[in-house]
Amino acid sequence: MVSSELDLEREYVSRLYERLDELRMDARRQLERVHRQDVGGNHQSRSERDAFARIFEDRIVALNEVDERLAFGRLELAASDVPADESSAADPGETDTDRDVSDGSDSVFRYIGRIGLRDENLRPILLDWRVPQAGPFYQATAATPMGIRARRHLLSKGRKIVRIEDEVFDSADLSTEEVNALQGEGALMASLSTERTGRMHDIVATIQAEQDRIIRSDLAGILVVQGGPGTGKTAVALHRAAYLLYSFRDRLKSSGVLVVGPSRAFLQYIEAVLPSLGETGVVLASVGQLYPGVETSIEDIAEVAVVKGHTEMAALIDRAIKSRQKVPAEPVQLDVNGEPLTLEPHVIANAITRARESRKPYNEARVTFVKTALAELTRALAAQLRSHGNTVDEDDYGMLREDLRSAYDVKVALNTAWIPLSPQKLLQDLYARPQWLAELAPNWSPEKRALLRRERDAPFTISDIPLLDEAAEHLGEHSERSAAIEREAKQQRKRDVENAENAIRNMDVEGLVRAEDLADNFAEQASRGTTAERAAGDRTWTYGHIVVDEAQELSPMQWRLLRRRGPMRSFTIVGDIAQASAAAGARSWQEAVAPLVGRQAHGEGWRLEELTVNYRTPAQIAAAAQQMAEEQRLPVTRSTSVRESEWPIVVIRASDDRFGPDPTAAFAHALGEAVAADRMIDPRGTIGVIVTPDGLAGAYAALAEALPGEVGQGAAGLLLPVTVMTPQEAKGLEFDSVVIGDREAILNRLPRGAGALYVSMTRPTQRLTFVDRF
Ligand SMILES: Nc1ncnc2c1ncn2[C@@H]1O[C@H](COP(=O)(O)OP(=O)(O)OP(=O)(O)O)[C@@H](O)[C@H]1O
Repeated sequence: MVSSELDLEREYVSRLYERLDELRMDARRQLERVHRQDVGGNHQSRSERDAFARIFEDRIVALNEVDERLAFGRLELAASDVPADESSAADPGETDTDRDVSDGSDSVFRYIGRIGLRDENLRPILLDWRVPQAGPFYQATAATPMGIRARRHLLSKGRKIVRIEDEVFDSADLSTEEVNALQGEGALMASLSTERTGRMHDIVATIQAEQDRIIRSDLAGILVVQGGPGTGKTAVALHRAAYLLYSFRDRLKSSGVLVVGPSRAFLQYIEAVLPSLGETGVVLASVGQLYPGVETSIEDIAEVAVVKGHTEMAALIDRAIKSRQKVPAEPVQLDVNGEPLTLEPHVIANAITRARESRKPYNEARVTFVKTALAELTRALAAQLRSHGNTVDEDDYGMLREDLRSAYDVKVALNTAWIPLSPQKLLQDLYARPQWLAELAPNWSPEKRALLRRERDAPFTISDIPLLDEAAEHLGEHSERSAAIEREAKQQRKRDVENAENAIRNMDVEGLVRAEDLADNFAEQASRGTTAERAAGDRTWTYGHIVVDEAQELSPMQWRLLRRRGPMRSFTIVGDIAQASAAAGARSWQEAVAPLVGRQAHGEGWRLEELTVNYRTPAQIAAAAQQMAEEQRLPVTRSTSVRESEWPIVVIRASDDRFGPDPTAAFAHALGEAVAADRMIDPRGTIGVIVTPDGLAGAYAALAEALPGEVGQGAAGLLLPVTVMTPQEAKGLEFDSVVIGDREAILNRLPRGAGALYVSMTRPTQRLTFVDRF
């Protein structure tokens, strides 16, 4: 029975692949046809042709991406439960009254896959996992079957279905275990026990009900997802981005989606997930990349990060900028092309007041200041010339103003009164001039002020990024999207869509290509870049949705930056307050989201969801991490591990005689032994070696010597078998096995050390080894 069912599924799925191949061939044929077109020398026709070519190239890439596990599920429904007029369309928005696949009995079947497919008669043969009809595949439980008779998971290797797994929801008497059972347990366990590769994979075939509810939650508003380590927060956040892009394509295509992660290593770890779900237009950025033009991965020491992360920095920057507008204490003597002229302080004072009244950002208001001051000086110069017996009438004023504008003394005087500023210069001055900082922050202690002290040429750090952004907001000189630019962009878009509609008619490909997609390609052809490229390069870009991972690490100043990038307040914020290790990070979600929602309590300005099942860490390791956290009074969220591990936690002491008398060499030997022992157990698995920042270089040198070519450090090492990193860098990552070097130092010498150790202990999917110094 089972094997014939398996054969039937293989047959069905091979038909799906045939269809996929046909669509690929079609796209290739269309691409060739576009390339063959003789468009002559006309620039517009050439760019239209290239835009069409791009659409078909993208389609081919997208169809190639979904080859692995094209179809992974099947729902069985009673035919009588499927309304005759219900759409089972493979794409949202299309209304197709075709019925689902039927086997001649009173059941109908819906196949679920990574994309939607229709046969040549446009009947749906595979549903995209994101359409509403696919929802029960993830959400139906024995207790709430949602009209489903049975659910089948199709497990595959390459294109071949190797196993099927059925859950039947018809039976009336269910035990509590059955009611609470994990959805598609066999498929889930198979997925969880595969070796890790240094890259995160999609979980589309095995999303669990509590995760699915979050993925499909409304686009609008601020959704916070709290969950312990390994509960799938990152996976859920990325699948939610894919779901939103699919379900709200029109709204999000042109504004874009931003995904913010803690580090470059983390982005490298997750970067393949969205393309494998067919979504490429998302901007991925680490917190050090959020200010275009400055990219950094340098961390400040904890005390400095705390000061820079506090919102009082916003007020300080405001004061700093205002203080750069200075009325001279006394009259200034100017030389205007040989004519002496006195600049009275009140001229500058009036011009500053006028300019401030414009309420424009600093550099734009400066234009008003210069104009007003020059007008006043022109009148003064004219009066002086007249008093010397010269005839000066109104017609000469323009020339006098130009003389004044170009006079060196006038430039110096106006610049001294209101200097043009870039955000970078402002911050460098603030850090390099203690005297100025003391004037601006007289209430700060000298020790606190000293924390900001920096040489002018010191590189910017991650905590400087939101400060640069804050300064740019006040200064307003960087590619401000003025209303005129905004209007022009909208009109250009309208023209592009109209051109695209014409081009589609001319090419005779109506129904095959969407005008909006083609219009996007026109924009790219005109070097305006893809939405993602334009968004990433524009500080004033506002995104349609923002996903923030490891959000507990963000400082209030970083939240202020994100608030400016997402004025629509459509956010998915995922994290675990207990894992906070950044010194300036939050201690509660209420505190974290305050810069976005003010004092609104949850339920009003934002909604909170929790994830409770740990898919990564085996039960024994999770329990040890939990116990450590509780002893250290960390407010951890309890979660249930889905797996046990067959490996006990190992402790190696570097003080053992066998490692020799020198403590440094002994520690290096002990680390080497831990890694070697693990590789004996599983030579193909990944190992993360986690040590304090101080211990990083030593640990790397020792291991790289022992295992040449196999050991990497931080982000660069993720695709190698062994990676040495700090707890901060290990955030969000996972390894088959983890070796923690010197847990005492992590706990006691790092700021928020308990959080750092908790993060480190919850990275393994299989094994954990401690290498202690004593
Ligand atoms: N439904 C699922 N099916 C298969 N694998 C899953 C599922 N949910 C989570 N996982 C896997 O569990 C692991 C942990 O997921 P993820 O990294 O998203 O957790 P997290 O909550 O972000 O963890 P942390 O807070 O520790 O960084 C990943 O390997 C992920 O692929």
